Amino acid sequence: MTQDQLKQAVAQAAVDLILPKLDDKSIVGVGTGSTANCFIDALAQHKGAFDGAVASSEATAARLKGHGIPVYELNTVSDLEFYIDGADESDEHLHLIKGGGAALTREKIVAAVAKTFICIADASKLVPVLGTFPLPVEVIPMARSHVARELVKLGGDPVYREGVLTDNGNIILDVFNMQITNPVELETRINAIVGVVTNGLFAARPADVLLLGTPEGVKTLKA
Ligand SMILES: O=C[C@H](O)[C@H](O)[C@H](O)COP(=O)(O)O
Repeated sequence: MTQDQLKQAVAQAAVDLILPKLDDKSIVGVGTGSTANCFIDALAQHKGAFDGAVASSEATAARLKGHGIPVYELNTVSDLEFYIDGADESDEHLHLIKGGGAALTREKIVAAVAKTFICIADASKLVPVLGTFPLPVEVIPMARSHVARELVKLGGDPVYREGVLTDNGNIILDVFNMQITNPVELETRINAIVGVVTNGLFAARPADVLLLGTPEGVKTLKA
């Protein structure tokens, strides 16, 4: 199976998992990226079964609207049962690295509101220790050099992601060469640097369920 087929399989598995629990008042939280796009396309086949969605990025909002799915502002939604999103890496505790597509902050906000975060990923994303994928950090533009120096003190090699602005108008520093043995502590320490909006570690609030696409079928891991 190709990586794309594995992504489609986990996206369909996520739809199958949540569909029986949706009704015409349900709002679904939707992530960003190629795997989340597969989920949007699969979810769109069941438009009548739920009310609408909250999007974690402008790109996701556009794709949802393209399918005719109503998109709500998060501030108008009080009850979000599910958030479905991909990841760049996951460990066995469902601690994640996210933000390869620069959507980490809005993703973390929507994930924080949702009762259940279902992560969908192909098998290549499951790793023993997080950190081979460079850790994205969203930074207020004027703090770029300061934050980079502080990240070096934490042992990383930050690289400015040229030409990328987040949906919030900020920049991304990708931190290379971090062996992330304590993701909860590192997430907190990086977020404490002045000028950091948030970093791509989802460890304080990990995923609740990981649907992992493997050539042998979709495996379900729970935190
Ligand atoms: O900012 C982007 C997100 O965190 C994505 O969920 C992550 O990069 C995974 O994307 P993909 O499903 O394309 O590998």
